[in-house]
This record gives sequence, structure tokens and C-alpha cells, in this order.
Amino acid sequence: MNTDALKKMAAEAALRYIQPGMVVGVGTGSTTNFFIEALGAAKIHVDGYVASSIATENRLKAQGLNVLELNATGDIPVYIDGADEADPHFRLIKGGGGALTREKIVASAARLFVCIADDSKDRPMLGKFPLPVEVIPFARSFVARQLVKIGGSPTLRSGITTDNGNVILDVTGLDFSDPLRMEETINAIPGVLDNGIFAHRRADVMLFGSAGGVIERKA
Ligand SMILES: O=C(CO)[C@H](O)[C@H](O)COP(=O)(O)O
Repeated sequence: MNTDALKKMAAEAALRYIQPGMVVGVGTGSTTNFFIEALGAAKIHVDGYVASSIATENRLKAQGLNVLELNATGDIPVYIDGADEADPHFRLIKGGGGALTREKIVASAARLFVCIADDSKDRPMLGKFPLPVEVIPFARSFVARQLVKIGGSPTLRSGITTDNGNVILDVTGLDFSDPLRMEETINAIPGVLDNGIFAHRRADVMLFGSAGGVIERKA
């Protein structure tokens, strides 16, 4: 089975978490795009959707789905999103699509975070995928130097400005033995808006598409 088929399988399995009348948070990326397609076809009468990016907002609207502002909804029952890596403790690296800050906000506003991915993202530990860090452009060089001091090798992602008007540094070489601490350490650098470690707000459910079917894990 190809990777897209596995992503689609996980995305369609997430529909079981969507009930009529809910507000649903929706992430960003190719796996989430399969979820949006499945939502469009399923025609579940939810109250509306909160998008984690402008790209997702546009896709939801293209399916005729009702998009709500997070500021108007309060806490939301469920958030569905992909990941770049997931460890056995439901901690994630996200931000391959550059939407990590809004994704973390919507995930944190949700009572249940269901993470959908193909099983290549199922890893014994985080850190193979370069860690995305969203940085205010004014602080780019300063933040890069601080990341080097904690063992990282940052690279500026070219050709992308985030929905918040910022840049992304992709960082390799960091020590992921304590992801929660690394999440806090990086976010304490002035000029960092957020980073792609989801250890404070982990997933509650993992749905992995695999050749043997959907693997479901609950925290
Ligand atoms: O965090 C993300 C976007 O910022 C995505 O969820 C992550 O990059 C996975 O993407 P894909 O579903 O395309 O593999």
C-alpha cells in the first residue's frame, strides 16, 4: 500500500470521533486533507469547524463546510490533525507544513486530540524529523545562535511565511531524551513564537494507517 492510502485510511477512521452538533478542530497537512474530503462526503451535521491554518480554512470552505473563529467557540470537543513523528507516549513533532503554532493552540483548546498518520510516523523516540521552530523575523539570527548553543543546527526554511507573518527554522541535532523540557527550553528563547514539540499537549488518541489496517492507541 502506498503512503497516501495509509494516510487516507487513518483519516477516514477519525470520522468515528465526530458526532452531530459538535464543533470540530481541523489540523493542516496532506493527512488532514484526506480527513476534510471524508468530512465533505460524510455530511455529519456538526455545528462547525475551527481551522488551524488559512489553507485548511479554504479547503473546508471548498467542501461547503461551516468555518468558525476559535474566539467565538470556547473550548472544542475534538481536534483532528496529523503529525511528522509520534512516540509511544503520544508526544509529537509537528509543523512540517509550517502551521505548528495555530495547531498547538487549537489542540490545546480541544478536550480530545485525535492524531492521524501513516505508520511511518510511529517512532520509538522523537528527533529524526527536523524540529520546526516559528520565529519572529526580527529575531531570526539571534534565535538561531541560541539554538546552536543548545546543540541544534538550524536551517531557515526558504520561501515560506507562516499565517502569523513569521519564519520557520528547521532544527536538527537536538537532544530529545526529555521532549517536555526541550519544548520549554526552546519556547523560553525571546523571539520564538512556538516550536513543533507537542509534549505539554500530547495526542489523546493515535490512529495509524498500516498495511494490516488501522492501529488505534489511546493514552
Ligand atoms: O504539522 C503539520 C503541519 O504543520 C502536519 O500535521 C504534519 O506536517 C504532517 O503532515 P502530513 O499529513 O502532510 O504528513
